[in-house]
Amino acid sequence: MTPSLETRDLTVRFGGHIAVNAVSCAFHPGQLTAIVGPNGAGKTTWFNLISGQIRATSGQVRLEGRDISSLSPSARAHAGLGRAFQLTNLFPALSVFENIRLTVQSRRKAGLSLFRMADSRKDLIRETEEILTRTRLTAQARAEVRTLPHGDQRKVEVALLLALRPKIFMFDEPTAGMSMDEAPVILSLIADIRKDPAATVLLVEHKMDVIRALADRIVVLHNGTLVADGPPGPVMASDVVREAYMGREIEDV
Ligand SMILES: Nc1ncnc2c1ncn2[C@@H]1O[C@H](COP(=O)(O)OP(=O)(O)OP(=O)(O)O)[C@@H](O)[C@H]1O
Repeated sequence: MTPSLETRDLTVRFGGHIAVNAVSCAFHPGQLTAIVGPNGAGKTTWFNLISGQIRATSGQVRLEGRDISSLSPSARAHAGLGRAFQLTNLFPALSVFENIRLTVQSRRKAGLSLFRMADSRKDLIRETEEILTRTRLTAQARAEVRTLPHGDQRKVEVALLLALRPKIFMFDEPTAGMSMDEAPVILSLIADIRKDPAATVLLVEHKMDVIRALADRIVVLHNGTLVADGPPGPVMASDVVREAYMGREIEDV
């Protein structure tokens, strides 16, 4: 089966430093992969290479078998690559409702669906309201995004991601900086997305309880190199992972 997303020998060099070193990894729909590794391992840089924020020195990013390495971040997003942080403060002076509505509208416009003709303002509003309900943002619908507390802004990011209906969902520490009250909402949304057999989910995460609750698979990066890849139990118990963390627990890193 063609992977939904694949990196092949993906490498980036900053001066003399190789931040991501020939990383080859394939992802499939219906699977949530946690990407772990000590600070500076290259996790965010790998994400940046996949979403197009930075260009690779060599290697490829492939989406459903197609090499997308030369596409801009927005072209990659239109092709189905959804990354939560890209959407932060997209329209900070507009309300939560308007942000979601505009994102739904832009997705519908970009699509060449026959149903497009049937799209109406009513459909847009219905879908926007569904997303508000799903992300528990109904009470904040009329608030300007820039006035929201951090936790609610993170929820808006997930809401905009849902509005784009991507094939690939990329989350980089989605609960970072969130309170104990706020984090479960985001985690249950990700758990929801994971249930969709068509969704491929990548999650950079340090927190072990989150990884245990959500991950089907763990990929470990260390010094820019992929050092382990497999089901959570065996990967977490492996010597290579223990060595990478030098005896520290992942959640402590
Ligand atoms: N634009 C850049 N220029 C130079 N070096 C960079 C750049 N971006 C990242 N690096 C370096 O690449 C390495 C990997 O960084 P990266 O942020 O990807 O690690 P990480 O695994 O996401 O770490 P953390 O868990 O702390 O977020 C680090 O040594 C970092 O200093």
